[in-house]
Amino acid sequence: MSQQSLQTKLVSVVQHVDQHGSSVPPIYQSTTFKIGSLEDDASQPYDYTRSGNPTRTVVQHQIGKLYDVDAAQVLAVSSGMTALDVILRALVLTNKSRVPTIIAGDDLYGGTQRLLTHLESRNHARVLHVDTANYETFVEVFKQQEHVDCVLLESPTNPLLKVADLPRLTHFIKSANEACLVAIDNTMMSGMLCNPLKFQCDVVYESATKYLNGHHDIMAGIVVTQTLKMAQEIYFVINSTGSGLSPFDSWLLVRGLKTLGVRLYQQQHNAMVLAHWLENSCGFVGKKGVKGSPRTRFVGLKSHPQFELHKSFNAGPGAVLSFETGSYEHSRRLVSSRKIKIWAVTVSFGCVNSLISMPCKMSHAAIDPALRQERDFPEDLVRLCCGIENISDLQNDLLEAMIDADIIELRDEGKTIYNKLNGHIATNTIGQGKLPNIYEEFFSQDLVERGSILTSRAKL
Ligand SMILES: Cc1ncc(COP(=O)(O)O)c(C=O)c1O
Ligand SMILES: N[C@@H](CCSC[C@H](N)C(=O)O)C(=O)O
Repeated sequence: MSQQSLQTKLVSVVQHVDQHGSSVPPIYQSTTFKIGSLEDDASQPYDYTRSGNPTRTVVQHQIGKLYDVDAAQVLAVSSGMTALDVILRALVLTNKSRVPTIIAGDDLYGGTQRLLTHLESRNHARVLHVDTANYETFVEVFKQQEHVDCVLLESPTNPLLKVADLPRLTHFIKSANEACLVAIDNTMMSGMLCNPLKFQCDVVYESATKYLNGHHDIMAGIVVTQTLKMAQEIYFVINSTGSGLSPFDSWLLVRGLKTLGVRLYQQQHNAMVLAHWLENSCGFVGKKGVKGSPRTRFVGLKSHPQFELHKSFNAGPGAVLSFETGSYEHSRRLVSSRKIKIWAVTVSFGCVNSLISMPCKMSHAAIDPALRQERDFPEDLVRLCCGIENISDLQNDLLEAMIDADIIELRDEGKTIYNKLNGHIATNTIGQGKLPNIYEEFFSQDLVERGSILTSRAKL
């Protein structure tokens, strides 16, 4: 029999046993579980929800399918940051003889940067930040260290969309030092689009608050380990501190996972069309001679400097893109525009609703402005996190807001767009229902020829 696809596997939840045969696993909203007899105590799977809960077990099973591992290697915790915290506490901050050295990227999510800075300020860790999108630089820095205890990778990065060559980096790290822990934050891709456990990474985590749940009604994190031993060490910290995911949030996450495939499909479709439209029709493409990446940043665009690299180990581009308007004030006006009706001005991504934000004021405000400047983090960066709405509605909403923010002007009865900031003139393609070539090339081949891009992982 042919192997089931991930989409199918996540829709069905067959693992629970219920006395009434309920189709949906019930929520075990119970702190305690009765023991049959004192003699049986040790063999009972549950006694207290901090230690374990049947609904949490169900979600761990579903995530096990997503990452193709045994459920015992999956841990569901209360947030994405908790996931990183328990990984570090269990596997990195344990060495009594020396302060561990951690190498991390230089375009990290603001909260990750904040936690690492905090650990460093208390002398719990020595943290080095490197541009992980530059393999040679990374190797050089790594080799210069007497010891490296952990490498924390993220790809593509949030919000600059820089791509780290995860298979090559993990291969190098493990060949250089088998004992160095390689941890990957896979939130921007989700297990549906990338499975880093297939290329020598020790532990993967995700903020399940994002794509996995997809509805912005819970905070959750998942940790998936390469070995059972690592999972047991992390479980010790979770049980000791009480950071496991609550029964209700576990239940919601199981429900959210059922639609991960279809949500991601529509979200990526929207992101692909929007990125193309922004780059070609609104003129936010990088000017020649301007330092850095193109102004419309999206790993699904061929103009992205690491388009091919990303495609080589991921099954899709995700749904987060960013662009610079050219001035902080115009970006501020855009995000504050009263004309925005569909795009919600909020942090986060991966939700069914489309979101617009200014990272320097919102998600990445925790990073010192001086450090942002040092890292070429554009203060006028606008981040778009595409939801599942109709693409023409999303385009029209953004267009109205860009006109209101004095960024673009519609001419010839709306037929052309004039970019007031750089003089670019383009045909207004909104609502024509024609997908850009890039979409056809990137998606259709995979969708039509391979069955589904979302169910097949990149061949590693
Ligand atoms: C890439 C990335 N990793 C981790 C986190 C932390 O997740 P959470 O908010 O669920 O703690 C976030 C966002 O919050 C994120 O964007
Ligand atoms: N105030 C929060 C900001 C959360 S940002 C959430 C998400 N990762 C994103 O990138 O939008 C904080 O201080 O952490």
